[in-house]
Amino acid sequence: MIEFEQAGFSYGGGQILSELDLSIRPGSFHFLTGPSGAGKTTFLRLCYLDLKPTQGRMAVFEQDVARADRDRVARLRQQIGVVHQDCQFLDHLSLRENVALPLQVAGRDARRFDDDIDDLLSWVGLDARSDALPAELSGGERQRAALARAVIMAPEMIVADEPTGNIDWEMGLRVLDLLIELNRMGKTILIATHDLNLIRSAKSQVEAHVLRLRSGRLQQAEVAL
Ligand SMILES: Nc1ncnc2c1ncn2[C@@H]1O[C@H](COP(=O)(O)OP(=O)(O)OP(=O)(O)O)[C@@H](O)[C@H]1O
Repeated sequence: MIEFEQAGFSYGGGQILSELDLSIRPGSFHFLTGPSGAGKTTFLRLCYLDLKPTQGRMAVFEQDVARADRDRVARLRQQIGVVHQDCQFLDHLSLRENVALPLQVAGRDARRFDDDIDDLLSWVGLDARSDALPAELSGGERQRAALARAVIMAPEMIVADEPTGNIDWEMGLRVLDLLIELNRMGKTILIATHDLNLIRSAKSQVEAHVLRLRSGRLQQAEVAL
């Protein structure tokens, strides 16, 4: 699904990521940990094709990203749902409209997906909040809405940046349960987190791999249960 071969990244100053060699297989579940500033968000941005490696090779869905033009990158990106660290909602749109936004961006008529949106909102437990504005939502509601928006295009892979960072433990487990459910449906999951308890909880339910970023390099980490 995603292959890195000796890939690296620099924003133009110092090297942020180096010598990445990794294969993220379809249907796998990965966590990414590492100290603040280690490059986790940068690594996720590579995975969801917001950035391209500045060294080495990276392939997504067997397409070499260096050779992919803008249209191809846009099509590949539709296969990857993203839950951003700060959710990134449009404040003037309702929850429902925010969830439907990727459909509009892809040029689809969101009204034809009304039933899908209803199903999705009820799956994340937000059917009663669909007309609320983002500012009226709690942290946990925002995270679940962001997850609904990430899966509205039925992506193959979901990338989540600290999806439980600003919510309490119980709500974090609820978000994790949704991600595990998606994985059981065959979706590939990649989650950046500082929360080792979250990783332990996931590892008791699914086969989760843990990657650790240290000084811009990836290590496979063991997390004691
Ligand atoms: N757009 C950018 N331009 C230049 N440097 C950047 C940019 N974004 C991030 N960086 C730098 O890249 C390094 C890695 O940042 P990144 O956000 O990927 O780390 P992180 O591990 O996600 O951190 P955190 O856990 O605090 O979110 C940091 O030194 C940061 O200052």
